[in-house]
Amino acid sequence: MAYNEGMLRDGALENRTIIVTGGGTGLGKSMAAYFLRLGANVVICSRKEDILEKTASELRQSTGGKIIYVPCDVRKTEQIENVIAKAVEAFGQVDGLVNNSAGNFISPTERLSYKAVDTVVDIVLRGTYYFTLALGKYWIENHIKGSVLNIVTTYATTGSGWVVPSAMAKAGVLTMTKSLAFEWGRHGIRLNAIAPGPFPTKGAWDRLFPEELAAKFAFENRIPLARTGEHQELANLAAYLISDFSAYMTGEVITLDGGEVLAGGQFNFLKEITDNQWDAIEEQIKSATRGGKSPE
Ligand SMILES: CCC/C=C/C(=O)SCCNC(=O)CCNC(=O)[C@H](O)C(C)(C)COP(=O)([O-])OP(=O)([O-])OC[C@H]1O[C@@H](n2cnc3c(N)ncnc32)[C@H](O)[C@@H]1OP(=O)([O-])[O-]
Ligand SMILES: NC(=O)C1=CN([C@@H]2O[C@H](COP(=O)(O)OP(=O)(O)OC[C@H]3O[C@@H](n4cnc5c(N)ncnc54)[C@H](OP(=O)(O)O)[C@@H]3O)[C@@H](O)[C@H]2O)C=CC1
Repeated sequence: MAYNEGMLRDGALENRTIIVTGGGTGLGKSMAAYFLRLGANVVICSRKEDILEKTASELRQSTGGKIIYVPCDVRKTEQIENVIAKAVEAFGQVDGLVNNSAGNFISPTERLSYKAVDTVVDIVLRGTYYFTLALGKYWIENHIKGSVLNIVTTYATTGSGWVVPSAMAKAGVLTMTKSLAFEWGRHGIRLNAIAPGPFPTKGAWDRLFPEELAAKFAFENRIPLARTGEHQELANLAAYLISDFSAYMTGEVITLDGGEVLAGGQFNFLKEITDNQWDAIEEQIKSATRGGKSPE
């Protein structure tokens, strides 16, 4: 199946060093794996050292690529600076950043404590602008044309109830992407984003689609293309956006969601109409409009 295959040519990311936050699990791990297969040096970071260590050794073995891990809470600037220093020490310089770390869970907003809101917003928004700012300063000072990829969500644009802290924070990340793309364009620094639809990961499924609700979500009914995403599909797009193949693209957000976000279309309720009902409806419309008369 083509959507399980790598898209870029071998060696497409050779001599590039890319930091992937939250690269120990889920989509971050899948992107890290593909970047390694394309020849990049990869640095993964997040809070849990045991998970990072396990992922790094698994990916080193499965891809033969060069990967290091550095524990880091993206809410702590000194830990971010340490990741960058370790990456430079290991690989000479840093060329790309994927802001992929996130915190999220579903909840009625009125049930959230102030701290619960802060926790999600701080990981997603503060973590992303801290990391981007630290690398931006380093890139500008060292005349490196860096590339940033921010993993947002479709509801960063539409908004969504029950994940309000995440929606607010991802919307901020999206605005930062566009704003800095313009401001740092003159330094050759690019920023783009991906808005994924549902891609099965343990992190997202445990917190957003718990068993009790899972049956109600029925992705095949909600998503026009009737399936969830394959990790390789997202990794393909991520590799393109972080690479020089997308050198003329900046400030862009690409939705990769099987059409899920289009559900708000005004006439999409017509999905429920059967062929027989359409026969009757067509007849009614034709008889009401026959002769091309305008409505009175
Ligand atoms: C497919 C769609 C799009 C997907 C998008 C994604 O992002 S998927 C990515 C998904 N992946 C991830 O999210 C991965 C990382 N996520 C995590 O590590 C945790 O889920 C975290 C975000 C809670 C942060 O953990 P932490 O150890 O830093 O924090 P902590 O445990 O100390 O809690 C802080 C505060 O939050 C409160 N609180 C917590 N849960 C609930 C709840 N269910 N209900 C209500 N409140 C809750 C808790 O009570 C506390 O407040 P209090 O009582 O002190 O006032
Ligand atoms: N899966 C999906 O369907 C969708 C996912 N997304 C986005 O994709 C990205 C990856 O999510 P996914 O792979 O599903 O979920 P995961 O839970 O697997 O990934 C989240 C990662 O963030 C890391 N993280 C959490 N808090 C911090 C912190 N304070 N500092 C550093 N790292 C942290 C976690 O590692 P650790 O706990 O070790 O810190 C973890 O590796 C997220 O940005 C998410 O919003 C968007 C839309 C849909």
